[in-house]
Amino acid sequence: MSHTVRAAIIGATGYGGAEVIRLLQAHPYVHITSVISTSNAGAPLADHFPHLQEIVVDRLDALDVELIAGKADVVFLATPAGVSAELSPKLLAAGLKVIDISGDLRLKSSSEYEQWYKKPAASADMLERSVYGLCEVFGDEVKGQDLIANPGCYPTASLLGLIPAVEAGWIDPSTIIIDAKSGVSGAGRGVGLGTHYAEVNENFSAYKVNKHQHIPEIEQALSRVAGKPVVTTFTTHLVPMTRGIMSTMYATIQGEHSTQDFIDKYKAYYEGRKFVRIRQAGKTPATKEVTGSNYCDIGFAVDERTNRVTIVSVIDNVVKGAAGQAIQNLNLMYGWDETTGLLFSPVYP
Ligand SMILES: NC(=O)C1=CN([C@@H]2O[C@H](COP(=O)(O)OP(=O)(O)OC[C@H]3O[C@@H](n4cnc5c(N)ncnc54)[C@H](OP(=O)(O)O)[C@@H]3O)[C@@H](O)[C@H]2O)C=CC1
Ligand SMILES: CC(=O)N[C@@H](CCC(=O)OP(=O)(O)O)C(=O)O
Repeated sequence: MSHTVRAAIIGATGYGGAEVIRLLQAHPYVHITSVISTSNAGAPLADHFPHLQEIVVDRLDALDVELIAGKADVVFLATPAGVSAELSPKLLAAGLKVIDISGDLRLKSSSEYEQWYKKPAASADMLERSVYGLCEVFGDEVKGQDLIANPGCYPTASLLGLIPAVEAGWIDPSTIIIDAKSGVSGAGRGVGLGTHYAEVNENFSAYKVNKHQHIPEIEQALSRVAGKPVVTTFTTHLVPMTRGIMSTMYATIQGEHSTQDFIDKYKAYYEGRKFVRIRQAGKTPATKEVTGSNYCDIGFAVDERTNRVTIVSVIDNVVKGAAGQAIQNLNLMYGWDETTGLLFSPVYP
């Protein structure tokens, strides 16, 4: 089944938006009809991103809901937190489908959103209506929906690495520690002291310790699959590289399970899901092995001495952690094969 879907991208001058555009150019069923900027309408997109020279529309449109509704069927929101909460109801009312790459619609509890994001939450109706699009786990819920909350970058890497073991009861969820690292593009294109070259280069730092907005998102999904409330320790670090996330995760094993048992369990859980690749025993993945791709690669090492498992999960934050998974969700929404337009190898070295 195929037909052409018309797509608009809001936040087209940012990293997430630009990546949606780059990837959609190779999608057989999607036609980009509008690229939108609130600050640079009328300018060519190539002024911002010279690598995007040949897309069908090259001038940035203003953000006008009626104009978008006249041109598009689906809208990707690659906008800062707070924008989707206000804009999504208007886009939906105009008959558009929405895939929100920001964190506005991921948390079902508005008080949790306000606590962690320090902004007013979306309406209860929007939070109830949105579907959390972690494709390999909750993807069955996406088909036919019109409002998708695309998962965060760190939660994508962490949850894909943890959920099969939590769901099977193979690890004690109360013992999980997630040690995560991200490249600098995760912070977006805006300039700031935290992402200044001289601050980041040859440096390695933890940030938002115990305060990161992805903590409740990870806990919400883990609680759902565990069937009981789960809290977790999650620490983020900034690495002097452009793309990539690595979540290194530790947990106490329940029962007796070897490294090979974990490998077999995860291979079975993700059978038929092409974007999760499980490493063989003795190997853990590196970020460069997924750069530029929609893959999430996962490796395991059981430590019999401590009875803990170490799980290493890597993604490209801009692709599987944002634009790629957003397009995977688009594919699921429309009932297409989830790999449509996304089945390309990572860039290496
Ligand atoms: N970078 C990453 O790896 C990931 C990012 N995300 C999330 O995706 C979203 C986009 O991130 P990213 O692309 O990195 O951020 P950027 O800062 O690179 O881009 C955000 C874009 O949003 C647009 N924008 C700003 N204010 C508004 C507004 N009020 N209304 C509409 N558009 C606005 C800006 O464009 P203009 O001023 O031209 O309108 C800007 O280009 C964020 O919510 C982020 O947290 C999620 C997963 C991974
Ligand atoms: C390196 C870096 O700064 N990364 C960002 C990722 C933000 C993000 O993706 O935000 P939402 O998922 O909440 O939209 C951070 O840690 O906040």
